[in-house]
Amino acid sequence: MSVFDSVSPKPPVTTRDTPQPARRRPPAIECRDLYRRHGTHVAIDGISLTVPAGERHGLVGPNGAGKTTLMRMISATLAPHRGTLRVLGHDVARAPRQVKARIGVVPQGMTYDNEILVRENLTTFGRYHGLSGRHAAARADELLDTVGLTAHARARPDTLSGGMQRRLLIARALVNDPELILLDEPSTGLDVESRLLLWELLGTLCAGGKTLVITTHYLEEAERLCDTVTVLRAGRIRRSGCPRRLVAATVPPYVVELDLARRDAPAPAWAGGRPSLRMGHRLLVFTDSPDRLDAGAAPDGALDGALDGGAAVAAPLVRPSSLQDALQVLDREEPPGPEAAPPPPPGRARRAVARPSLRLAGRIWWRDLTLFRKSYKTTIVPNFFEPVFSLAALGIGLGYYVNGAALGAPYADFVAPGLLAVTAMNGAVFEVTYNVFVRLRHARSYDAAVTSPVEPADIALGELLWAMTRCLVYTAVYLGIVAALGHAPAATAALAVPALLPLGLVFACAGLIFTGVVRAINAYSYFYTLVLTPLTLLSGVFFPVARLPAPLRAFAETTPLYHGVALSRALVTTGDLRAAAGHLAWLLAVAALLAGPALYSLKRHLCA
Ligand SMILES: Nc1ncnc2c1ncn2[C@@H]1O[C@H](COP(=O)(O)OP(=O)(O)OP(=O)(O)O)[C@@H](O)[C@H]1O
Repeated sequence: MSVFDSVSPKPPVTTRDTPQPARRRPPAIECRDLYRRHGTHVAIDGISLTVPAGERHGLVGPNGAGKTTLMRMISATLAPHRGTLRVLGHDVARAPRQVKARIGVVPQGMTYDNEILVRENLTTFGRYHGLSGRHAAARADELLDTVGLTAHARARPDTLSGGMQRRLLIARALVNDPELILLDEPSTGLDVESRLLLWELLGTLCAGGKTLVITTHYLEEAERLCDTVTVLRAGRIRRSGCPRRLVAATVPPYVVELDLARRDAPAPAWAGGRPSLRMGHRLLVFTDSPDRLDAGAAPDGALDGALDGGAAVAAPLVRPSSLQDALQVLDREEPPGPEAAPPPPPGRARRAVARPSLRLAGRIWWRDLTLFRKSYKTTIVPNFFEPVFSLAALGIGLGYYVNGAALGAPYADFVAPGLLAVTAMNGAVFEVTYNVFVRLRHARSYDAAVTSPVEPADIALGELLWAMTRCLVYTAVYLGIVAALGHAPAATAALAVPALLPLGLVFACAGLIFTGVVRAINAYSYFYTLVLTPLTLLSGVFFPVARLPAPLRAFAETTPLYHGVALSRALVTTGDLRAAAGHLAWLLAVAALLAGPALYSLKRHLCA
């Protein structure tokens, strides 16, 4: 039964005053003098904060106060420029994976993976956290039930309503049964009923000993949910404390709220001497006891009768003072400081560069496989049939008119291994260009992954592995077709499939580096038109490069595709293993050079 299926008749249980044995644990978050800028803008300016384990901690403040930036630093997805940060006992700069394994993050943006279905979002995330396929599936079903999305398990996330999408993010944050849950404006977009039930769910989680950190613009929510509230403004902490105590220390317990007829209408006589706050047409008059107001507390006219000359347009509202009232009073007493930020300290963001993990890269590979199973027809058709058509038209058709004796082999036998190398290149490169670009910039599929122990280098390695898989499958199938047509005469032909993997890797690395740099998808037309097409035409696929003018020939012989084509021809047509070894060594050396930059190509986007 989902907590979102029915409204509880009672308001959410508040455990603020209940004993919290978890407080004996070390603090969930400890930061000292944290500082972070975006460009020259200082977003977090020397924050020191301790959140005890088991606490419900609220971060509030106006737009741009730095709440999300702070949450991202705590979740180990954004590095501070200065200061120390420990989460659940780990130094975040040194052990980001360990931190991410024990926390759950509900981000402000809708960062679900829109290329896969609702349930797959949860199973995939479970796999990122190291769950087996069976456990991830069971956990996904349990959480879908908890957040009331079982009926939508097979929907695409972007077809869900805004509130349902938010519930999906909440479910995802719980996949690893986290000890600390960071929720960045979790109730935005939820209807009243869902919000109440979210509060109830959070109350249940906290009663189970989990620590919650919540940012919100709804101060009523912060007051109701949180043991402690920290008020941020311009990247600094302005206040911190128990909401009730903050209110009690700042304003009298009751407030009379008046809607004035005019902004400049005078305050009523009975308000004289009492603390008050004017906001446009609204006047708040604070009082220790509404009964002691001169005009009495009767809501239906006594007070507005007492207003000077009918200054109020509606009956006044008498209510207990709230956190919002207290913060507004404090803001008036202490206006914002000057806008100019202090000059940023020198230095780069501090964060250990996590080495890629083959196990986690394998999870990214598995996610790509999940997606491929749905769309393999549209993916396979161009990659398989383009070289086959080229072989039929150029190798067999045009080849009839070409003098094979000058090439040392029938023209189809000459072209077929060249097209095999082009197949290896294209099979690898498409994946890391268009597909990764869309996941990085549009589908934002990786934003979720990096809130799990998966790091950007794991994603890059996973995508390279997937590109290699495609390269292997496409070359194997194409070689099978070529052999069946009798155009692979050498006994060593089958070796071409694994031998061409380094060629695929070279182009996959180059494509990934390019993807890390480009800003618009149109830029790939340069990559394809000005790099891949000339390479295909000039690297010896259709004629020996010896026929090219000397400077062009010298250039062609340095390209990876030239070595790939020569390698393929040596294995598929001539059986010259010695020549093949030389070209293979060349390709391996280039792949080794490009691997490092390729693995860290996505870091700038996913950690900024
Ligand atoms: N990636 C970024 N690049 C440049 N500036 C950024 C980036 N992220 C945040 N900022 C800036 O840093 C400041 C703090 O932003 P942040 O998102 O942390 O505030 P916030 O308190 O979460 O705001 P909101 O309540 O609107 O979500 C803002 O001025 C914002 O424009």
